[in-house]
Amino acid sequence: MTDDTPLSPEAVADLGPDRRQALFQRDAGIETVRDDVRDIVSRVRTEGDVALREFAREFDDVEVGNLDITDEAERAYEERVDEDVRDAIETAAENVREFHEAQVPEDWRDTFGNRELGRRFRPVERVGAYVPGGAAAYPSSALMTVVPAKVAGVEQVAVATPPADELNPATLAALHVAGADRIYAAGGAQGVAALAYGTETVDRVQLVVGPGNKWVTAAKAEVRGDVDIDFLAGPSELLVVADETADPSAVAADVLAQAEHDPNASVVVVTDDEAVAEAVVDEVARQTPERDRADTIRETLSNDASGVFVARSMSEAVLFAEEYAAEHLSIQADDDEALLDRISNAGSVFLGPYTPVAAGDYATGTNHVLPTNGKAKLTGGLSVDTFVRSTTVQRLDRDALGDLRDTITTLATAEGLEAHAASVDVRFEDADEE
Ligand SMILES: NC(=O)c1ccc[n+]([C@@H]2O[C@H](COP(=O)([O-])OP(=O)(O)OC[C@H]3O[C@@H](n4cnc5c(N)ncnc54)[C@H](O)[C@@H]3O)[C@@H](O)[C@H]2O)c1
Ligand SMILES: N[C@H](CO)Cc1c[nH]c[nH+]1
Ligand SMILES: [Zn+2]
Repeated sequence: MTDDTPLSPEAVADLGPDRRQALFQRDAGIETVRDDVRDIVSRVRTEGDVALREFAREFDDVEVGNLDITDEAERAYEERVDEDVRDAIETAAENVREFHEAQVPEDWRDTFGNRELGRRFRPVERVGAYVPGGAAAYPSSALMTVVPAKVAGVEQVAVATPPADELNPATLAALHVAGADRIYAAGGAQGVAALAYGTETVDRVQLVVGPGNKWVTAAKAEVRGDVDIDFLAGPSELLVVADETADPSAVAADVLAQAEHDPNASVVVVTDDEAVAEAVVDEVARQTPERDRADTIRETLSNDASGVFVARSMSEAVLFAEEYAAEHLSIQADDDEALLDRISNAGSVFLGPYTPVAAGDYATGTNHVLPTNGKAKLTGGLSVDTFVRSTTVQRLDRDALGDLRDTITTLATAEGLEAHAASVDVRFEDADEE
């Protein structure tokens, strides 16, 4: 949107090639902080807890007492949150648990001819979850990261979340409900680095997951290689694909909801109907001043990665969506299922006028930790799969190995790996000698 948006219909733009390219190459400011983040990560590696305390002072304006705040979660759940918040946390946790339990893979064995083959699944042992909490509090992300890990059977789930003089009670309560084993007051890039490399207080993990702002996301990119990560889940994104049946007021409300997360968020509407585009811009202008976080929303709407665009047809809108690969894709159109059939690249899809993105953010049970910056072309969001590894198993009897003998020894010989061939032949020496 242009500088004067979201206030004028002139904000509606064509999907020209330059604009399109800028949208496809969005990076949410992550590139601009890479050098700073490299320094932060390196200092945590060398200085441990001392660096965590210094960065808390510098970036969070907090003098951290205990870095390990695990004990505060149960107390927050029991004493610091109102009953309605506790109930909402429990309902959301239950829905997330139910959906993720349906994903738990079962070990299996089967016969393929006379070969017995199978797969077994075991959880990663030690996981670190980043739970954001800078510009807003994220109890929902506590549920979205820890619950699936626990459903997958992960034994140790450690959480890093920004320090504060008064830690957010809802986040702590959600961590208690989700079953986090350890909680550390360490935010941003330094929190990610602490999980990845360990400090005097923080135990190092094998896999770091979770969402966050540009510093958090750049840090995950930085530590990848030394520790596994889920994927880059940076500042929020929404793409709405709308036809003439879309309700501009609902579309605008969804746009503002994702825009309020972070000025580096991206919110895009593409429609083939100029009247809808103009009505969405009008609604954005009308609703923005009513929102508590209107300033952040305005910043997001003004960034190069946001806008309302008119496509020449719904086919063009679909092609755009496929290349854009949104974190959240909302389809507000008459034949939404047919449009969805033509799109593979999206983190999570919201269909129909009564499915706001906020429903998935909090409570449908799907996971809201989703790939951003076009990475939905490569991966889905957080799921039980993120936390389990598979092992294949095989058993052959003498007949089955006999059937494969020629294939194995011929390929082994072709590779020049004679000992491989011999390891098969040796098992038939008695028969060969007869
Ligand atoms: N993609 C997803 O799945 C997903 C899900 C939920 C939230 N999100 C995103 O998570 C983010 C949450 O952001 P947030 O800021 O509220 O919390 P956050 O926890 O991600 O970031 C806060 C931390 O940023 C660090 N920081 C702030 N200013 C800094 C600076 N100048 N230099 C270095 N570090 C600095 C501080 O250490 C602070 O603790 C938003 O961008 C939101 O859109 C994404
Ligand atoms: N929309 C965010 C993911 O981009 C998730 C979230 C948490 N709370 C509210 N929304
Ligand atoms: Zn959201």
